[in-house]
Amino acid sequence: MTLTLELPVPLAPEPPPVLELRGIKAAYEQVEVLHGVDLAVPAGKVVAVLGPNGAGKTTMLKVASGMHPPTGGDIWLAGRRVTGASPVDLARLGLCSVPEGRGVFPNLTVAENLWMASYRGVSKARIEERVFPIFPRLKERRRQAAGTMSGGEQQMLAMARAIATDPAVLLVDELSMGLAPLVVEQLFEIVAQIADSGVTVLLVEQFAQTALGVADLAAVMTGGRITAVGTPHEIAAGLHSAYLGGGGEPDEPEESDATAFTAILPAVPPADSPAEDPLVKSIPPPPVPAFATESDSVADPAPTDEPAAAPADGGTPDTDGDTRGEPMSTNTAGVPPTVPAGTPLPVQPPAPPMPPQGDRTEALAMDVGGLRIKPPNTTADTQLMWLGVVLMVAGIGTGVGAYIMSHTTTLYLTQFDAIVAASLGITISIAGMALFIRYSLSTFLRFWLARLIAVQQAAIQQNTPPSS
Ligand SMILES: Nc1ncnc2c1ncn2[C@@H]1O[C@H](COP(=O)(O)OP(=O)(O)OP(=O)(O)O)[C@@H](O)[C@H]1O
Repeated sequence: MTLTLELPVPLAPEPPPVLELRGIKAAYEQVEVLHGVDLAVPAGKVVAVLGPNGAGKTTMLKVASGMHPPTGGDIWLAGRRVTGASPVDLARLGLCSVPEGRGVFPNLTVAENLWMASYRGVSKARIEERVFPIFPRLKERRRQAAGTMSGGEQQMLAMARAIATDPAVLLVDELSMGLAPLVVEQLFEIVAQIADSGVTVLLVEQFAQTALGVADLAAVMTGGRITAVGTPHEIAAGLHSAYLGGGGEPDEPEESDATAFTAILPAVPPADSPAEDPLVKSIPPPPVPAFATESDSVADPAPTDEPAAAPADGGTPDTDGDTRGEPMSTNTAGVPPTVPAGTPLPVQPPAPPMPPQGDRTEALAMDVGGLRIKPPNTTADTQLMWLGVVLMVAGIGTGVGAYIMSHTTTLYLTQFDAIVAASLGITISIAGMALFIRYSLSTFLRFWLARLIAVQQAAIQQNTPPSS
């Protein structure tokens, strides 16, 4: 007889935090906007910070990425205290960010934007090798000026540039900004893919639905503080409870930081609902909608028949035992109830329609001293540069050929013919050289100018004096 021992299944230990914010305070001018933010981001996890407009999410990321000086508290990265380190130093330590508003260089091509990351010591070939399998769309468009791409493609480029150098930690600010729900869903799928490759991701979002779908952990930020931390289930349920009153009558909203926003959720079926319930099976879990300010929901009361963005449980398949992408359960913990039941759902603002390609190029044109400067047609630039090389080679070949023939086969080429052929060769090669210099120089200058601007911007941000 065999005796089988039932050993207790050990709980998977939570990985240590790779990024930690401890009591972070920050201010603009004399106004403090972060009042002691504590947040631990465990290695290899996706942490979503949700919150209303003006809660301080972007400022928190700016502080974490070295772009805004904290006035108090400490930042720890992989066990090292990095408070006050510059964005470039943090990037060298493996922390990169995708800033709000994308920050791509509109006049540079996709490839040139990616190569901007090469000054961190990674070769261009390595960057493309890493980025293009994740973003095949960017490979197709590598010679297109970034400013002529769609908003979603520009956001992809910003993300691609951030992961180009194999970061350990990626900070992502408002991925959904100004984008259609379907595009947002695709971008979050890419975030999940990046996370699956081992990168730790801290993302801030105003729109909760898709962010919670890819997150392992979530936090709510209101009024410059982290007010709730938990699994996506718990946070969604907290928000849900805020909307439904948490199983009882909602308390009278207090004049607190938490009342600065209204967290609005439709009913979310609990994760432990009986699976055999045909209704549970037939009704897909509704999406978790966005945060909105009171004024937002008043200003935009229309019920939506917009295409729904990714469902809350539409994240990556849960193969690693984490909570990413699992359906949300109900729970009354979390955010205090502040929203009157029946408040209409907010609608994610529709993405502005993209102008056709020609209009986008026109939109990028600048008036400089009455001169209209359009972004370069990079494909034509490259073709003309190579034409210059071909002409140079052909011209030199003609000249050298004429010289050789005039000295070896006087039968075929008279001295006069040789002089004519050599002159023609020299003229062709000079024209080729001019073309080459003109078009390679413009590409070279555009690229280095943009790089200079990027480095200067980082230096300016770093040198901004603390506001306290
Ligand atoms: N450059 C700045 N100068 C002065 N005040 C600023 C600046 N940037 C942000 N603030 C203020 O700091 C507070 C927090 O702003 P922040 O952008 O961090 O919030 P957020 O949660 O990211 O909001 P949103 O979701 O709208 O981007 C706001 O009150 C904002 O007005």
